[in-house]
Parts: sequence; structure tokens; C-alpha cells
Amino acid sequence: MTIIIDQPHFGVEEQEKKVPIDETIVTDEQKELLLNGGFLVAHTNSFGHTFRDYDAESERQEGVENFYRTNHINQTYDFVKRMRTEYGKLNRVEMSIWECCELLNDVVDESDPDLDEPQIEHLLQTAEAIRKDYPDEDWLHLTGLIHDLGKVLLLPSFGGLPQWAVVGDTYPVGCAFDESIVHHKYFKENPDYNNPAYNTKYGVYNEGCGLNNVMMSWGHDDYMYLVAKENNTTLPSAALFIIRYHSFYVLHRSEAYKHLLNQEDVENLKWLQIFNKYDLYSKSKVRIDIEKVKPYYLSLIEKYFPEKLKW
Ligand SMILES: O[C@H]1[C@H](O)[C@@H](O)[C@H](O)[C@@H](O)[C@H]1O
Ligand SMILES: [Fe+2]
Ligand SMILES: [Fe+2]
Repeated sequence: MTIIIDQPHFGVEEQEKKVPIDETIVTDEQKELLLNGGFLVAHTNSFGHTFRDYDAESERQEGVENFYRTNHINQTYDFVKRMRTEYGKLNRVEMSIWECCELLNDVVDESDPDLDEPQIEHLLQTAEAIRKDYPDEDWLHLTGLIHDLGKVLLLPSFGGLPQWAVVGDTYPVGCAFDESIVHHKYFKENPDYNNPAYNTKYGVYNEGCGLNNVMMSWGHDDYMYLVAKENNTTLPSAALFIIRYHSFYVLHRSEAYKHLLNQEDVENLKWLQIFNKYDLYSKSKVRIDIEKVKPYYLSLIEKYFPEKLKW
């Protein structure tokens, strides 16, 4: 018998990929969750709570809430515009994708209630989990590996931005902040909250205008998208979409802001929803043997990227 738990809106291809798993594998005691393709993950995170529980009393709760308070107060339309222009210059560093992965050894994300490991672990856990279930989609493995590389913005040579300008969930600026955004109450202190140009459903946008025309709160997603695009990656558009919007949880989980999507966004969203399961549920204390998997990922980097990139 096939047991499918927490299945989101997968496309037809995904329905076909589900592998029947014996019911006895998924018992309450094992507390395991089954993703499509048979990828089994813990029901709870490393701190004993369900994933993305922002109110659970855990050792990370207070820090994460403080993070979102500062994030929500400071991410304004003007701030995002300035950051896009500044980082669009890509004039800070020259290096390869793998060199960048290694830099993430020193980065810990303060916004994440589910993970306090160095980010390089998370990259490999995500990529390897996808690789198990989608062995033929090498572009998706590489997307897993690089999706969070933008977190290098925290490091001094990339401008040493504060955590609130790099990590955490993202959302559009220039229109009303949706109530389903984590710790929404803190937007009340954001200057845009009371600005009539920016606080209506559409704000500065139009129905179906397409996400490409929407300014998202600034962080690692948009930055890495920019780096990949401007360095002429040959990754497909779904990969760029995943990189750019993977932190836009209220869209891919709660279906907020759907009125801004165009047809291409709707297509790409299907891949993002698949990707998200691996990004989120692969977070654990189980380490990947980096040296063992490195040759495989180097070959993918060579296939889809130039040797050195401008950052
Ligand atoms: O705390 C996490 C983390 O920063 C992730 O990298 C981001 O993609 C998520 O949206 C966020 O909730
Ligand atoms: Fe991320
Ligand atoms: Fe991630």
C-alpha cells in the first residue's frame, strides 16, 4: 500500500514517480515522513519539534524571532532597490562555485529554527536527497548544491551584510505584507507599512505582472539568482526560479501573492514545490562525506558554469 503524507501540488510527472512503500515502514514510533520517490525523513527536526514551528519553545526560538523583528522593520522598497543596484555590479570577488561552497563552512543561519549546522552541510544534504529521488535530473542536484550560496553576503569580502539582509523567508516589497508571513506583527514598524503607495494588495504592481517584475525582500535568493544569470549559467529557467524564490514560503506553501504570477511562474512553481521538500526535510545532523561526493558535483559545475564567476 502506498502511503503519501503531506503531498503538495505535484505535477503529473511526480505522480508517476511515487514508489509504493510498504505500510509497515512508516509507523508512528519511527516518526518518519515519506516524500515522493521513497525519501524517508524524520518527522521532527534536530531539536525535537516539527519543521518550521516558529512558536515552539526551543533553544532557537528567541533568536529566530529577534531575527524576524529586525528583518521586517528594515526590508523596505527603497532598501531593496539600493541593494539590487549595488550587488548587480558583481565587482567584489572572482571565484568558482566550489570555492564558494567551501566558504559556507563558516556560515550559520540565525533565521532557521531547524538547523544550526554550517551551511555547507545543508547544501550537500539537500543535493544528495534530491539525487536519490531524481537520479536523472542532474540540473536539480546542482540547484540543490548552490541554492543557498548567496549566504556568503554575510562574509566581510561580500560586504558583511547583517543576517536580516541575507537569510530568512522572503516576500514582495512595494505592496501589502501578507498576514501569513512568519511573525507578521513586526511589519507594523516598517515605514512602508503605512505608506499608501506600498500598502495595498497590488501596491506598485498589476495583476499577473510576473514575479520577474516584483521586488522581493533582499537576501541570498535574489543575489545568487543574479550571480548565476549574469555569469551565463546554462541551467534551465526552472533552476533559476528555484534559486530566486526558494525562501518565498508564503507563495509556495500558502499560495499568497498568486495574483502577481504569470503563466511561466505558474509552471516553474511546480518544480519549486518539489524542491522545497528536499530543502526543508533533509535538514539533520547526519553528515555527508564531502570528499566522496565532491567529484560528482565538480562535474556538474563544469557542465553548467564557467570556471570562475564574478560575485
Ligand atoms: O531560515 C531559512 C533559511 O534562511 C533558508 O535558507 C531560507 O531559504 C528559508 O526561507 C528560511 O526560512
Ligand atoms: Fe535559502
Ligand atoms: Fe536551503
